[in-house]
Amino acid sequence: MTLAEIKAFARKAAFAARREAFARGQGTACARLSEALEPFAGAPLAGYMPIRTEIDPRPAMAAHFGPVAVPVIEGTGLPLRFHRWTPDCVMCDGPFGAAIPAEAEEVTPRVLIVPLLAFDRRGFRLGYGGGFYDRTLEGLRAAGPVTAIGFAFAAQEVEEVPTEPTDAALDLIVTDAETIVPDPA
Ligand SMILES: Nc1nc2c(c(=O)[nH]1)N(C=O)[C@@H](CNc1ccc(C(=O)N[C@@H](CCC(=O)O)C(=O)O)cc1)CN2
Ligand SMILES: Nc1ncnc2c1ncn2[C@@H]1O[C@H](COP(=O)(O)OP(=O)(O)OP(=O)(O)O)[C@@H](O)[C@H]1O
Repeated sequence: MTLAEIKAFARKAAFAARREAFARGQGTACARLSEALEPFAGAPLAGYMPIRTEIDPRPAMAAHFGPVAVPVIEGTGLPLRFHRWTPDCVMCDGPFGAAIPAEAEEVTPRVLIVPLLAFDRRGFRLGYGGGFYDRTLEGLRAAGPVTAIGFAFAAQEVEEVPTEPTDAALDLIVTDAETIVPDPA
């Protein structure tokens, strides 16, 4: 199997695990996320509008003190941009089914809540396969410190996510069960 095939296979299993966890509900995950975001009060935050069976970070986004933004796809092979979001802002349809703010006010995030399909304790994640967050984190980290917080159901943990050199690692993972400080070793 090629790495692309291994990742595709892992995505299928991860979708199934996430679907089951989603049906059970997300418990106190968002309170734990808000706690993890406390040190970043005042800093620009990137969240996301949940699609499919992604865990919902919006309560923590709404509670954040400071500007909050959501990802906007510019094109295949390009990093994500982030546009200012508020709980009551007007949204419109973006590419790939995630809603984006109707008004485009660019924000450069210092901390990001990162959606994922699967994660491991090293801090690696599997996304939908666009490489969007990998490219985005690479670009942001080249410009200064950023903190990437993976947000997921505990059931999305795997022993080892299949990785390649361009995969950007997470700095913290928050689940409905615990907050994990990744151990890259
Ligand atoms: N909530 C949320 N918003 C997000 C992301 C995300 O992962 N979650 N993204 C993070 O990147 C970007 C959207 N990326 C996406 C990339 C692919 C697919 C998708 O459905 N892909 C199809 C295959 C498409 C194809 O290959 O033609 C699929 O998986 O079936 C969805 C979102 C920006 N916004
Ligand atoms: N920084 C980068 N520069 C060039 N190519 C990249 C970069 N990051 C990822 N890629 C390429 O993008 C493709 C998709 O990457 P990958 O399978 O890791 O996506 P993903 O992390 O699952 O998706 P996403 O980050 O959008 O949620 C791969 O072919 C990968 O090599």
